[in-house]
Amino acid sequence: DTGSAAAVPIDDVDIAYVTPVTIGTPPQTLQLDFDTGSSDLWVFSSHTPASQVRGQEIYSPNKSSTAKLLEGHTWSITYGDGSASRGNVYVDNFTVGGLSVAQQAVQTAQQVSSSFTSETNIDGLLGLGFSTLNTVSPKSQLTFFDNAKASLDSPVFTVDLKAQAAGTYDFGFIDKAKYTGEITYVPVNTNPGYWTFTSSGYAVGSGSFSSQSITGIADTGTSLVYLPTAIVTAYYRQVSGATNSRNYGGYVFPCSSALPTFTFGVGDARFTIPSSYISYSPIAPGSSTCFGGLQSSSGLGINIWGDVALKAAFVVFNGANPPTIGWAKK
Ligand SMILES: CC(C)C[C@H](NC(=O)C[C@H](O)[C@H](CC1CCCCC1)NC(=O)CC[C@H](O)[C@H](Cc1ccccc1)NC(=O)OC(C)(C)C)C(=O)O
Repeated sequence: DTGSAAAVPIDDVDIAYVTPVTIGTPPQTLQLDFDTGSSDLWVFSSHTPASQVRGQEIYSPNKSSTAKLLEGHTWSITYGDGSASRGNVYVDNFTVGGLSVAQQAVQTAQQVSSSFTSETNIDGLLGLGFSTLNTVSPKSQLTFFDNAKASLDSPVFTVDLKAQAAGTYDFGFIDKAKYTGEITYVPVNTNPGYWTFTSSGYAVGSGSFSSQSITGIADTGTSLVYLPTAIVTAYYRQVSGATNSRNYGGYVFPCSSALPTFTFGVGDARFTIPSSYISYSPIAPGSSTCFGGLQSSSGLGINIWGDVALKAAFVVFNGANPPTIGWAKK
C-alpha cells in the first residue's frame, strides 16, 4: 500500500500546514496538522464544547457506523507552545490520501485550550512521532504510521513542505520526482520519541562551514528553527539592526535589512535555507520590524529543525529497524 496527501499552508507565513483525512463511515473529512514532534491523533469532535469550537470541522463518532468507544481510555496533552487538549478515545476507519487503517485510535477532544479554539484552520493533529510519546491512558495507542507500516510497500513516509504552496506527505514510497541528487541518511535516536538526528554543522551566508554536531529533532509541527545561541548570534551579527527582543520573544530586525542564507549539514550534504524563509514575518501586520525564522533554542532544552528548515529539503522518515532520517535537495 501507499498514500499521498497534500500539505497546505494555513496562512501567509507557513505557520503550520494541514492535510485532509477521512474518518468513519460514511467518511467525515477533517484538516489535520501532521506533527512529527508528537504522537497523538486528536480531533475536534461532537464532544468538544460548542464554546470552544470556532468554525473547525468536527468528528462525530455517533454518526459513524464503524466507530467504537475505547472504554475507560482518556488522553491529555500539553505542547511546547503551551497549548493543550484532552478527552476520550474511539477507534474507527481512518484514511489519508488513499491509505486506510481500519481500527485507528482517534482521540476526541472534550477540552481544547484557547489557542486551539482561535486557530480555526486546524481541526486536530496527527502525530507522526514514535508511539512511545502517545498520551492515551491506561493503554497508549499507536500512531497512524505505526498502524499502517506493515501494509506499506516500504516502511517510510516523506515530507515535502513548500513555501506558500501545497506540498505533500507520502506514505510507503519515495517519489524520485520530488528531489534531486542523493538522499543522505543519518541515524535517529528514538529516545524519548522524537525524530532526533545530528546535523554536521552550519554556515552563515557565504561564510566558512563550521563542522560541529548539532543534535535536534525534525519537527513538522514547529514553525521555526531553534538552534544553540552561539549559532544564532553568529547569524544575526550579519544582520544590520538585529536585536534579541525580550518584548517580541526573539530576534527581530528591520524588514529592509539584507539577510544572509543559513546552511546546515547532514553528513557530507549541505542544505541552504533561503533568506526569504528567515525573514519570517512582520511582528504585526504592516510593521517594518520583522521576526526571524531562526531563533535560539536556549529556553527549550532541545534544538528543533522546524518548517523553516524542512521547506528547504525533501525529507524521508524511515521507520525501518533501526529508523533513520534522509535529507535531499529539491
Ligand atoms: C506532548 C509531547 C508528547 C510532545 C510535545 N511536542 C511538541 O510540543 C512539539 C510539537 O511539534 C508541537 C505541535 C504544535 C502544537 C500547537 C498546535 C500546532 C502544532 N509544536 C509546538 O508546540 C511548537 C509550536 C509551534 O512552533 C507554533 C505552532 C502554531 C501553529 C498555528 C498557530 C500558532 C502556532 N508556531 C509558533 O509559535 O510560531 C511562531 C513562533 C511564529 C508564532 C512536547 O514535546 O511536549
